[in-house]
Amino acid sequence: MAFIPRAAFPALDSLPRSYYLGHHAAALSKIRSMVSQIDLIIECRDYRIPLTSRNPLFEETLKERERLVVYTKRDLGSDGTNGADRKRHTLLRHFHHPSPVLFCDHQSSHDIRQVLTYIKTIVKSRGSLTGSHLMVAGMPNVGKSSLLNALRSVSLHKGKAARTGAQPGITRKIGTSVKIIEPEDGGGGVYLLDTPGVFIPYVPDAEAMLKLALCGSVKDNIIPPFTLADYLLYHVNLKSPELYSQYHTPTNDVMELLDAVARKTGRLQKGGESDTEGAALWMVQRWRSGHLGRFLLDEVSEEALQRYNAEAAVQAPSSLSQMRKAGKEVIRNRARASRAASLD
Ligand SMILES: Nc1nc2c(ncn2[C@@H]2O[C@H](COP(=O)(O)OP(=O)(O)OP(=O)(O)O)[C@@H](O)[C@H]2O)c(=O)[nH]1
Repeated sequence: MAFIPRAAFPALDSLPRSYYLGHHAAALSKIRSMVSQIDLIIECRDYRIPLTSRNPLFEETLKERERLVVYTKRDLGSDGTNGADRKRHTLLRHFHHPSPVLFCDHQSSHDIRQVLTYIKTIVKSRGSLTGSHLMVAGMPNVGKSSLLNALRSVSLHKGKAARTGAQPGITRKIGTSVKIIEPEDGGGGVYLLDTPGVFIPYVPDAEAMLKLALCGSVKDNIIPPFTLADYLLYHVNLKSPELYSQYHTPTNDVMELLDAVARKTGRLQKGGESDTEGAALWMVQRWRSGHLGRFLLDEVSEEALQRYNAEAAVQAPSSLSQMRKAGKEVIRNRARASRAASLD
């Protein structure tokens, strides 16, 4: 019988919906206090989740400033079908209008040069003699520090200035600006400020939380690995079960697949039992590094973007204040829990 993938993922209402940490709140308030001195904001968004990675807090904080949207990790969302990519890019450019949009793989000097060219055009039109100050902002682990390093490397041939890593929260504090373009034609240089990733205070739906976790915006201990692997399997099956054909025949049963993956990759516990949790984390890592299909988790079509805009217009004002309240409550509860633990 022909294999039929699941058409929808079950609603998991018990999943955590927050990952708003103290350093996120601190970073946001620092960003707010500095934003008026910034000439251009580079907002990074994960290419695999263009809609889900929108943080309403940034919309509110950055709305007065000129913004360039850079979709990072382009290489992980594109299967190389040029026509499909072009169509998607046109839709996303339209979606963000009037903010310009670029799509970027941090290892592609072509992509990085495009960002540099855009920055130079903006800077030139302003003609500042003292230099231009830019800030990079976005969700955790989206690739902000990698972008800063790549801009500096392509433009100035200099080594890493910011620490990067596969888990969220590597950048914890706002440091000092880093030069990315030398002064030219009597103008000042261009300096870029890295900022820590800021998560959404409260994620309204459980599937959005799964997407954010799969893309690495929250630490891997927040969502159970089996749930994350199951959600990944749901997407991979919609794309093509061929992607895991070396481990198993097409299946909707994640435990069956994880057992096979564990055995075939030698992930065994004492007594020969398969380490299915280890296999789940490994599968997720494989997808994150582009080895289990390169595709988006959000649907990007004209209809999907219209639906998204309509929903955002209805929800915006109340949901933002609810989010802020929920975020503060999360931080308060965490502080209470850690005080209680210290008394035990
Ligand atoms: N494949 C691919 N990986 C990328 C790209 N950009 C960043 N990464 C990887 O994504 C991970 C996170 O990158 P960072 O630059 O540390 O992310 P960040 O946004 O600064 O993270 P925070 O410290 O949480 O704010 C690292 O493992 C990078 O190597 C990209 O364009 N393509």
